[in-house]
Amino acid sequence: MIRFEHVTKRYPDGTTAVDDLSLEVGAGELVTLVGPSGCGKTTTMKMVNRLIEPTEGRIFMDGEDISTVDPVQLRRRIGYVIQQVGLFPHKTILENTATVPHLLGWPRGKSRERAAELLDLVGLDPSVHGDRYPEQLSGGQRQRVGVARALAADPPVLLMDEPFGAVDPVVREHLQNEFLKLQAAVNKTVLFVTHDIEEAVRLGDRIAVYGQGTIEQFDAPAAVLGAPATPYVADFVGADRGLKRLSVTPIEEGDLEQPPVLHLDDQLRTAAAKLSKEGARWAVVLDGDDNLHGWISTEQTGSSGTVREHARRMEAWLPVGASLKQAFSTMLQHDAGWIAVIDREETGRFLGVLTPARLHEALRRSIDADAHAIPRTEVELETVAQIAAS
Ligand SMILES: Nc1ncnc2c1ncn2[C@@H]1O[C@H](COP(=O)(O)OP(=O)(O)OP(=O)(O)O)[C@@H](O)[C@H]1O
Repeated sequence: MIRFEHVTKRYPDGTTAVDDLSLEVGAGELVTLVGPSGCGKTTTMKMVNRLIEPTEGRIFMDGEDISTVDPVQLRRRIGYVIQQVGLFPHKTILENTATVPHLLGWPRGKSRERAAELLDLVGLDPSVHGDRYPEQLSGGQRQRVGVARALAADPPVLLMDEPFGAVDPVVREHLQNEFLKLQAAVNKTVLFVTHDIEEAVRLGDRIAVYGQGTIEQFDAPAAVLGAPATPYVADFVGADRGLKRLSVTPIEEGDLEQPPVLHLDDQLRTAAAKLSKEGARWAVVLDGDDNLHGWISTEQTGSSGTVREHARRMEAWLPVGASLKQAFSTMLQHDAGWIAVIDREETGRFLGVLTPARLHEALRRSIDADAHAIPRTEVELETVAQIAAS
């Protein structure tokens, strides 16, 4: 979809920002460009929408040499999100989001309808936020408007330059998760610039790790973490690769343990018998549709009545496919010895529980899977204990 062929950018003062870069990004692929400040990430990105022209080499979009396309026409096919969102302060959120459709000459009603749809998609209720002005939103909300605005004309390509750089880490993680969900729905070809390896690893289908104007490694996150191509990359991804690996390894159904399961209408007598038979101290409680309700421990099964009266509501759970890192941090946050996992469709169907031991096994599975693809000597076996200690 986007192809760089031997692209070099030298600025008039002699700085070589990008040096003989060749890179191909597939349709629907999210590629993160990561590297230290000044390594040429932004220059690379701005050459795609022709805000900067290369000195040498060619860039193709959908097979077409972009130097032959009128820049204005080209930019209509490219959404652009930057850190300083650049919302118009005197326009409402809805008007800001409708900017591009408006410029494209869509009728006002259709533009506004599309803008409202997009705001909804990025998690902002248009009936609540649509008539507000940018200064009335939080930093995180403004970033979401930036994403909605970039998507408004449904461009096939999105360029994102440190879009979540200016918000605090918690909001940032939230925006990243939302963006991943959004990308699963809209499936754009995305170039995403960041200097944060963790962000690059979490979001990218592939990561391009920049050295000075060149790419040191271009590969899937697990491969970059598991087998850094050069000492520079190893240094850049850092000593806590295991921790980062947690964020790229999803919880799979096979990782889950099956604890005793009870239903709300079960008698406590039956519950106690089941727990004692299975030698368990607690059971997961499901409702009539087998959806997750909560849990009950042996201490509560001694009295009479039904499970319903004594079960505790579950405070935290995760869908299958969530990262091991989310599982680990949820366990720590709730001081929980295990975490319930439900199906992805959010119907709440209970699938099993992830325990620290199973989390550790899953981490090993991920390391072993990579070990088949890379020389064994390069594989560093890290344990949850080491990660917890780091
Ligand atoms: N207009 C310019 N004229 C001269 N040099 C420039 C110009 N723009 C950028 N540079 C230089 O080119 C190099 C690459 O800059 P670029 O902005 O692409 O880096 P970056 O990786 O995006 O950095 P950051 O993460 O700090 O934004 C830097 O050395 C920078 O100083």
